[in-house]
Amino acid sequence: MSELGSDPRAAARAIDAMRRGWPVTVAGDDGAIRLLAIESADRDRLATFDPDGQAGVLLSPSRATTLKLGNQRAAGDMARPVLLTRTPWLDFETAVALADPQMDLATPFKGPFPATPLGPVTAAEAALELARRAGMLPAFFLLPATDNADVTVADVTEFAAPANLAIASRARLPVAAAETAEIVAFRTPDDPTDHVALLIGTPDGRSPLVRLHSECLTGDVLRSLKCDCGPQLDAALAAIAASGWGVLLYLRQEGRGIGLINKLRAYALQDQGFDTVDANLRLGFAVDSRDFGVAARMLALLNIDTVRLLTNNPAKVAGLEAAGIVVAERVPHIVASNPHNHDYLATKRDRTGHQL
Ligand SMILES: Nc1nc2c(ncn2[C@@H]2O[C@H](COP(=O)(O)OP(=O)(O)OP(=O)(O)O)[C@@H](O)[C@H]2O)c(=O)[nH]1
Ligand SMILES: [Zn+2]
Repeated sequence: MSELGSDPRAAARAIDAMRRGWPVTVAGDDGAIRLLAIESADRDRLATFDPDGQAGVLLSPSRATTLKLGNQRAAGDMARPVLLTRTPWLDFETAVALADPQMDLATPFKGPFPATPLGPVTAAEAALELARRAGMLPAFFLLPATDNADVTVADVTEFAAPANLAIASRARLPVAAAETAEIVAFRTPDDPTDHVALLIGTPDGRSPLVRLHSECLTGDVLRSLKCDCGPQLDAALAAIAASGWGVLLYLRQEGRGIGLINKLRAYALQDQGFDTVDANLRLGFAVDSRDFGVAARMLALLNIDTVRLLTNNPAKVAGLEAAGIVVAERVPHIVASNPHNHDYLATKRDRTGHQL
């Protein structure tokens, strides 16, 4: 632990361990738990982790609700993770089916799966946050901890904290929309995810036109028609160039913060008929896991305190303002739809508050 009381590098190590299928011990003020991520486990790893067959299964709040297991929590606890008791029929394959919604419609519901009180709630929540950061399904085998913690709740909270973000490099980058653009890259010591800003035009005393663009590999690079990210990226660069002065922040928040693999899992659920909101919830995530504090910090490092924001999403305006940036104006950012993203855009309008 550092003198600040937290060590974000411990969170980075825990994320790495989870992806490799190694157990992790998480400690909070309310106790400690030992966890094995279901996604990266197999029968042998489970047997080593839990030789006596005692480990419960930890599910996120939204996954538990999807599986109709939320009613086992006390009233008012709907936002809490759920710990299922290990039963003889809760074997490795069943745990995988509890964790992964892909087969929900194909496999009949087994059970019963009685829940048991979850003592270290903050430690469990930190573990679920680490799974999201690892780009994995938020579900674990869980045992009481008997060893020292690998990571604490404070370590997880501090991981990739915007306050630790700094400019790492900058260079001229002529792009199709603006031949005199400049690129600025940012990073924190603990998180390998680098964010970038593209500065276009010359500061002229007016508030810059700013776009917060969340990474979408399928839309930005492969030009997927399932979303509006590709056309929005092009339109933002063109609008900023036309305005004379502005910044595009390219935020590495793929899939609204759940990562590429989980977003593609959500797409597979959308192939089964679920919309973008329900797909995220079935996977066990929030509808939107993004934190726009990182964007506010990037703007502050660029000496920008007031912006005109290109967006249809009021949550982006609120997120920036909560982090100390003045949004002088929201500039709508509507692009043409196509038959493949028509329903997606309707869901954004009807369920996530986008002003479309
Ligand atoms: N989880 C998930 N993420 C998606 C899906 N479709 C697009 N995304 C991601 O959503 C992000 C873009 O966010 P949107 O909700 O489309 O738009 P927004 O940024 O909130 O709002 P605007 O500023 O108005 O464009 C990108 O990170 C995409 O990768 C999906 O079906 N599921
Ligand atoms: Zn997209």
